[in-house]
Amino acid sequence: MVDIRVEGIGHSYSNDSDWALRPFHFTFKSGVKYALLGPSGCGKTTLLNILSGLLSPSTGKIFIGDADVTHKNCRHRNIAQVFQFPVVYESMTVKQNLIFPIRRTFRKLARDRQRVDEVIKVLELEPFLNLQSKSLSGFQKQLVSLGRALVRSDVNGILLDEPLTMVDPQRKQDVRRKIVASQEKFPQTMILVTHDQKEAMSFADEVIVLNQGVVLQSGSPHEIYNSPQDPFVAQFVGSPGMNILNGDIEQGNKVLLSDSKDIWSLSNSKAGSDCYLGIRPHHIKLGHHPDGFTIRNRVDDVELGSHGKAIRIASHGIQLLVPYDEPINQGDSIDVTLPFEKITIFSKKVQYSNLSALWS
Ligand SMILES: Nc1ncnc2c1ncn2[C@@H]1O[C@H](COP(=O)(O)OP(=O)(O)OP(=O)(O)O)[C@@H](O)[C@H]1O
Repeated sequence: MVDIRVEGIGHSYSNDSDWALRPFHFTFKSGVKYALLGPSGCGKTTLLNILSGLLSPSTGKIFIGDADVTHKNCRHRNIAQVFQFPVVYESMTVKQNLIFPIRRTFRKLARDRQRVDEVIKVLELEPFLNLQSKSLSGFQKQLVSLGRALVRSDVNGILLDEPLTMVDPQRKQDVRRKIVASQEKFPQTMILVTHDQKEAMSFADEVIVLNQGVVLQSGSPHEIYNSPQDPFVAQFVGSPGMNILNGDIEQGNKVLLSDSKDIWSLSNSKAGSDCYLGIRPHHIKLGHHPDGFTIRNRVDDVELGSHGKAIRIASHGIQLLVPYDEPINQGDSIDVTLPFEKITIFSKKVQYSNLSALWS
């Protein structure tokens, strides 16, 4: 197994000033699970198609191991792809579908037969083996598609293009679990495309966040969540995402929240003028506390979420999470405190992960 390396890869469907994917460098390490995460139109599929050879990049090079494959087509890259819509031969049985990708060697090599058996086991396909594929449900067909990619021991990577889109919501977790289990069994490089941050964070060893054709950050789910390098990443990841407030850091190290009279003091700021202040909803405390900024304002909206009550206050549209039984209703006036140590400042030049050391 080898790494897949992109050097200055970028793509424009029309001209160079209109990048669908801005040039970037990256190495997909062998045997690692990646997620390409971003909103619709950010360039995920463009990148995936460049990797698979379906699309020729406007600029840059792709290497599989030491081989430059930039101008090689799909067949010469040995990369398997699982699409949104399952690709199976409907007239064949499940077993015939699984054997098909290795049909030339299957009868000859015991190890290929063994691999097919292992794929069947890890994807729990035994009950369906002799069924015609056209009689399968959508999620079963998608498992067969995945199985067809996994049976080949020689692939350099498996690209998964939003494979759960057509799967029933109640089955998604099951399919995701089987994808992860199959990667543990056959440690191949997997690259999952998704716009669902929960899916990316629960699947990947490394998440690559894109927006408007730009790769903004890559890192472990823990790094992406806890040390976002960009306000978009901070806001896109999390449920709800990080609150991002407009601010200015002025001479004299004052932080001014835009459109308000709130002025907060910094003891040692090196940031430029414009900045964003970020804070995760679950870090905001109810009531007044001396270790942070307290804002008093009206509750704009209350929504029950999976982790508690999500409260939005009118001031700056700040969202916070409180326990379900907290007696707060729309229209109430409440104090909320943003603890200094939990605030991240994003500036154009400098990013502070924690303000407590800077606060006077
Ligand atoms: N064949 C094409 N011709 C022209 N523009 C295209 C083409 N395919 C994609 N684009 C544009 O390139 C940009 C990136 O598209 P891409 O499909 O890679 O994004 P994506 O993140 O995969 O989005 P989605 O999640 O909606 O599939 C978008 O602005 C899109 O409109």
